[in-house]
Amino acid sequence: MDETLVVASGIGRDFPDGTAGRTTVLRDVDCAINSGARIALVGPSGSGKTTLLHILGGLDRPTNGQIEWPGLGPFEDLRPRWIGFVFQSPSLFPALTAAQNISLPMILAGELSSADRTAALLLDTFGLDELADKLPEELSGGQAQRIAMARALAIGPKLILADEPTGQLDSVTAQLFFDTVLSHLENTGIALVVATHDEAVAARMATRWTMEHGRLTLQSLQTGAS
Ligand SMILES: Nc1ncnc2c1ncn2[C@@H]1O[C@H](COP(=O)(O)OP(=O)(O)OP(=O)(O)O)[C@@H](O)[C@H]1O
Repeated sequence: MDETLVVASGIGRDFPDGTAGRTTVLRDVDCAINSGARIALVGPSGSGKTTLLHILGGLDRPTNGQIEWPGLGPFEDLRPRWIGFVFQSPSLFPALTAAQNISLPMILAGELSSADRTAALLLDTFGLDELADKLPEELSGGQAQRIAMARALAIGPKLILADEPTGQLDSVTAQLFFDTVLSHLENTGIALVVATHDEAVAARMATRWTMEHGRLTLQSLQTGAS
């Protein structure tokens, strides 16, 4: 049965606007993420997608409204144990190799014995074995994005929040990579929310969330979608 992982009610977020006022970025957003959900978060640049992902992942707090993680336990355990986050900008640790970057969340969680094996398996799954010993500075932007996705998957989280994870890949590589991610997640119950400008990626998801000027509309595209 589906488990509710995250519930957001009436979420608002505003920021200082550099003068005396504030800019409203999210307005009265209601949403929930269930286990196994496949959600595309789409909308124009600057509409608030990254801001929402950060709040859903506990990286930022809303100015108004409530957010809870009923299926993910205490706030302190959210990341990296239960939520894997793939950031829009490169976020690999520069002094660690690609394989070590993937292993790191598992090592932090005390899962030392399986960390190296899991990293090797994920590199193999994504056809990135030859990058194992490379440092982030030796990777292309698209290679770094795929390593960052492997890192988010490594620990077996319940939810992955990915911010434009294929933004630096050509469209063919993006499709192949995304298909591999989806088949890796099949039957795991892991929920996936992807903010994307890539319509082909968005079309593979069961649910579409559209953000416009900080307001979110939800649309189920397949029967039984979360
Ligand atoms: N910390 C901040 N301080 C001030 N303004 C911010 C802050 N973070 C985001 N914003 C503003 O919030 C708005 C929404 O930004 P956000 O990054 O969430 O959009 P987005 O939909 O993810 O855009 P893109 O598709 O280009 O990544 C933008 O106008 C941005 O300048």
